[in-house]
Amino acid sequence: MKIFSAEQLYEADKITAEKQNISSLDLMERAGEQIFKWLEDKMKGAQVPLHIFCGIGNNGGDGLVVGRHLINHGYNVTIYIANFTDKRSKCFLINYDRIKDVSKKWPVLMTSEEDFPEIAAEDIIIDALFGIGLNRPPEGWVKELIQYINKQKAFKLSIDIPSGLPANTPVPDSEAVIHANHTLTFQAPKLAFFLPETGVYVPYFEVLDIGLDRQFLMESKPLAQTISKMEAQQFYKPRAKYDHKGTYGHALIVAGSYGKMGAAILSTRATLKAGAGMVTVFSPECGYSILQTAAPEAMVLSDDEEDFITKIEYQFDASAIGVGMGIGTQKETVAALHKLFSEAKAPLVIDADALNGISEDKDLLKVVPKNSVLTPHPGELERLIGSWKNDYEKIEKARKFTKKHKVVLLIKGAHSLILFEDSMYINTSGTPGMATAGSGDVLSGVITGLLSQGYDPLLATVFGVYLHGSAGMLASSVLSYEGVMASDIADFIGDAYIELFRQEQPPAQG
Ligand SMILES: NC(=O)C1=CN([C@@H]2O[C@H](COP(=O)(O)OP(=O)(O)OC[C@H]3O[C@@H](n4cnc5c(N)ncnc54)[C@H](O)[C@@H]3O)[C@@H](O)[C@H]2O)[C@@H](O)CC1
Ligand SMILES: [K+]
Repeated sequence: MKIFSAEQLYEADKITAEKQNISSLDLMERAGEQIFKWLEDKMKGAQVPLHIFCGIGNNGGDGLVVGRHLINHGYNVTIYIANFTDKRSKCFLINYDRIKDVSKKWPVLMTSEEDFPEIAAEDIIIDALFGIGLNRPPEGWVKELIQYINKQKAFKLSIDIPSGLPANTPVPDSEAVIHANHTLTFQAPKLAFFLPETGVYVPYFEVLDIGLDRQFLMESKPLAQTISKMEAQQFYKPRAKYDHKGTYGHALIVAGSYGKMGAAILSTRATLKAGAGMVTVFSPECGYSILQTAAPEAMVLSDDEEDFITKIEYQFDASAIGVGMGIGTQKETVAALHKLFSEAKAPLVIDADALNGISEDKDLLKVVPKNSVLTPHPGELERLIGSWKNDYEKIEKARKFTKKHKVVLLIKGAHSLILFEDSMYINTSGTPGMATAGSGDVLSGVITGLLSQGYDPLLATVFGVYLHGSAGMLASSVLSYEGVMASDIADFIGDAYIELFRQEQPPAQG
């Protein structure tokens, strides 16, 4: 799914009105109706008190449309207008007036803290204070209203976006944002929903199609694109009957040091599980028996040095190389990486200590081959690009880095981000069960396994991250969030492939 900026959505709004020969008022009616239908479907006439808080822009206008439909259908509704200025939008005013047609109960005008209503824990709050038009921090009693709403135990449903949260720019005041339980957003998800600092305000959301112009949406370059099952299915390369193990390449994993052989085992097993034809793992001498025992499907090459890697030598044409998991940052190891990077002919996945090596040794960064995949977690990323003031600055700095060094950058997190040239992809699979040691080693293995099978570096990264997240979800559904270990994620990679094409079962009849 494409993610557009607030500016693009306003443009889409305008173009839709022109092309479909409708007014913005009609569009607002569509938007409000969609929200109403969603509520009607859940509430089925229940007389739970609904409190709709409207601002004076078009988000408030949406709130009024929803209110009108709810009143018309006999729901128990109170509408409040946060009357923080007289500059009300035209569509707001028309819909304000239309309330008269359905109710004698005029919306409550709020002008100060005195007007904040009592709200019971069982009630429902609908937040239509600010939408994507927020252009400054909420202040004074409006900020207090947001904080008052946040204090209530009632369920909070935000229209389009939690009020106080901008769609794709930093939060002006983190103490003045609605903590929504659920958000119904129009046409496309907003970038803020997926970033760690702002995603906390949007634990759950659904996208409602309000019929904005398809052509405009198809042809506009989005800020980012989300990756879910539908997209991932298209990435999958089917296998043919007469393929053999050579078809799927011979991957090299360079991993492990004394006390960290687990990282080598996990990444090696994940490379095999993702479908590499053959895997050779290169580790220090101390890893030899461990790897031969724990990963019998892999071949093992070892360094002369017992505890860490000093010289990476292999006599075969690797189809992909995954490097860095648990290797440490010994001087000799970093020197070995230098040689590996300078001579590698296969696409590389560079992870963990190899990334730390790059951060510490700028000469090493210079020899990172073009199109390599770098997979930092936030700490590793900071060492690579420096600190950032907010998630948007982080993305900008990361983008500069990818463009300068011509690499694919995968920023790991609850929603991992993949940056390459001017594009950004956001993964949607995964669970908190994956916040466990070694889960990144498995991910590097999956991407290496896909590269080995001929997926290009960007596709291998985007698809690999999705599969890894899906394996984590499947593992969590059986083992619980707490019970999942990284090796379980590796074990579920096969299931993640199957899940890609599993049809949802229709609900049982009767
Ligand atoms: N495609 C679209 O763009 C559509 C937009 N619609 C709705 O319209 C919304 C955008 O409407 P608007 O552009 O009118 O903006 P908003 O309704 O988001 O509200 C902003 C209004 O409040 C003022 N304001 C902004 N920040 C403020 C602050 N901190 N304190 C006090 N006042 C502040 C602004 O000047 C503006 O008048 C969307 O979020 C959505 O809910 C829908 O009606 C349908 C289609
Ligand atoms: K809102």
